[in-house]
Amino acid sequence: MSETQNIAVEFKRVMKSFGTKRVLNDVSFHIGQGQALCLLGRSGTGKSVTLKLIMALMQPDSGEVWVDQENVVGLDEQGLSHVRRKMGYLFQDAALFDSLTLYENLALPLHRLTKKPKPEIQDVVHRTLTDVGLGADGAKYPSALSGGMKKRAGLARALVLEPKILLADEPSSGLDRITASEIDELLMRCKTERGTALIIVTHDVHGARRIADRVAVLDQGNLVAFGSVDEVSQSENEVARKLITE
Ligand SMILES: Nc1ncnc2c1ncn2[C@@H]1O[C@H](COP(=O)(O)OP(=O)(O)OP(=O)(O)O)[C@@H](O)[C@H]1O
Repeated sequence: MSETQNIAVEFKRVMKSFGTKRVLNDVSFHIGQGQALCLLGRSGTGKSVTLKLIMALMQPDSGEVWVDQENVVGLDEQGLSHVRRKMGYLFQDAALFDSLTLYENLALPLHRLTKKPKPEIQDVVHRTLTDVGLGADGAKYPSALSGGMKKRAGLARALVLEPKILLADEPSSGLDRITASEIDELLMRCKTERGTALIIVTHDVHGARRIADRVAVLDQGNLVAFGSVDEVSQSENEVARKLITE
């Protein structure tokens, strides 16, 4: 397989502004299937916008955004829903329905978006909950879960449709170091056991150093460093170097 066939997400010369404020300036990078990319940068440097462009929740002003061999820029609704099915999204707040149990929260997208029969859905939900350590908690409502359990539940929700690409916005924010490490472990298992590509926005440098195959550092709209943790640690760019070695 050529390198191109293995690319999970690629930005080609992406520009994005809001009014007169340029948020992404000629940004290009790519990440392969089964690899983890951590997006680092100070607040307001375009990390969440990058995730939204990958999900095609917004469009760039120019440039291309490739997801699993498809340029999502300018796709029609049918094309977009096809390409979005390849992606799971771990929201900061887990995005669970409070009125549904954990089990029901996970079963819902399977009922809506697949033709799987009920017994298979039960199996998939149970397996996914077990994978994140919540196998015994399916009957609980989100309000009964701790912060760490909610994050794991959000991860299970993002994984239940078996996405090729998982996007995560600050998966360990608000968690203590030990619980944050547990989430990091789960993310790494997604990558190694499921071959999922991970794109993670994070301020947690400690976690990024463990998980990332590639690190991208955004600063004032520019991609100022891209490479392995070691490469970025030796970057000529001071902001990037400081961020990764802090
Ligand atoms: N829909 C929008 N309309 C106008 N401006 C926006 C919009 N979305 C983002 N921005 C602006 O784009 C810039 C980058 O925002 P983004 O949310 O990507 O930052 P971030 O790097 O994720 O920051 P943080 O680490 O604080 O979450 C900010 O100045 C923000 O105000």
